[in-house]
Amino acid sequence: MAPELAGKMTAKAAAALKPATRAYVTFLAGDGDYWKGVVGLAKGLRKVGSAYPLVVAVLPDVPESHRRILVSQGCIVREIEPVYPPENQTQFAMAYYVINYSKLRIWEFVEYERMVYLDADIQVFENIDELFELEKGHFYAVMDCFCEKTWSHTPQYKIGYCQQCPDKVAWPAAELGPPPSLYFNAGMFVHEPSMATAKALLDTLRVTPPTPFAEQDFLNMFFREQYKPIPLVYNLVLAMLWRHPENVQLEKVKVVHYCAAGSKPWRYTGKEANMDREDIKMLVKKWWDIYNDETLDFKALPATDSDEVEAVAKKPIRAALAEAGTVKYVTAPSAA
Ligand SMILES: O=c1ccn([C@@H]2O[C@H](COP(=O)(O)OP(=O)(O)O)[C@@H](O)[C@H]2O)c(=O)[nH]1
Ligand SMILES: OC[C@H]1O[C@H](O[C@@H]2[C@@H](O)[C@H](O)[C@@H](O)[C@H](O)[C@@H]2O)[C@H](O)[C@@H](O)[C@H]1O
Ligand SMILES: [Mn+2]
Repeated sequence: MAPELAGKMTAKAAAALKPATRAYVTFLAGDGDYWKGVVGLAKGLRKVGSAYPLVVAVLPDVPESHRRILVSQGCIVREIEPVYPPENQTQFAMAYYVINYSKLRIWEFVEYERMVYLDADIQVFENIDELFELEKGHFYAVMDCFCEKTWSHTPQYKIGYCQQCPDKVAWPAAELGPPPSLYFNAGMFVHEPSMATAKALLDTLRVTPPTPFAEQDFLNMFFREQYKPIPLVYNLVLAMLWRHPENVQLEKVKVVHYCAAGSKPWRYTGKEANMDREDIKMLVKKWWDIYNDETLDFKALPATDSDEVEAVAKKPIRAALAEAGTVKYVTAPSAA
């Protein structure tokens, strides 16, 4: 910080200007309603007193009006170039999953030494800043579940095997070879941005045939050796509530992932399978309580020297937009 400025700014304003080396990051694509998920996430992180900002990696097709809403909620908006998988005939589990490969761009956010990625359909109900202190050199994420119909294309689904209960149906190694490696849900993970890793990811993607769970399958393959499971309190995939209730202590859950069909709070009707459960209704209400809480709206710091605060606060956006170069508009199937 410029020495001549030091005497003028409040400690809080000075703290806000220290170079950000850690941040939460989410991903926003399209001109649909996922921006509401990002606003909810930004307010949830604020409510639990997170020490780090929320960066939003936006595809070029995210409208200016949505970007402004995110900036008004204190988000750092970074435009990214889309990432497309190789030409393929793959039947993705959900048609719109093809856009999720662009998540890989967050490895290029090298102004941060560590980031926690959170899908926009995630809400943080307790502070999880401790994740930034985990030992480096590993890929941390929560194990997924194979029991939902979205997995019906896999051998494990066909025999009723799930890593969440490996003893319930033994894996028939004699017929099918070794059991699947531990597999994580890619809606939440701790990662270390690096241009070398970003290049390795994109170079590998170019020669990797896409699969039904798109970038989630790809990340599981790429980080198979470094993957370290962390407790499901950090990413409750909702299906666990009806597939493996014995593994869930809801009162201890810190992060809820609204990924089950029909569970996106901003679209919730309660009509889809399992959506009339009392625990689902309670979790959807908890999300709306934060989204509607005006006391959680972002309040800009009282700028003692607006030029300086403005210059530093906007720097990542200007730098990113400058390096984003020409803006290419992409069309992608709409989300679920
Ligand atoms: O139209 C879309 C679809 C997806 N996403 C982003 O991609 C993530 C992954 O998609 P989604 O959460 O719907 O997948 P799920 O976890 O439900 O399988 C979302 O959370 C958003 O961050 C988005 O921004 N717009
Ligand atoms: O593009 C693939 C997506 O795959 C994952 O979602 C799936 C997966 O978790 C399945 O196991 C569930 O059955 C399903 O409901 C859920 O939507 C990630 O949450 C998402 O971020 C993204 O990577
Ligand atoms: Mn999700």
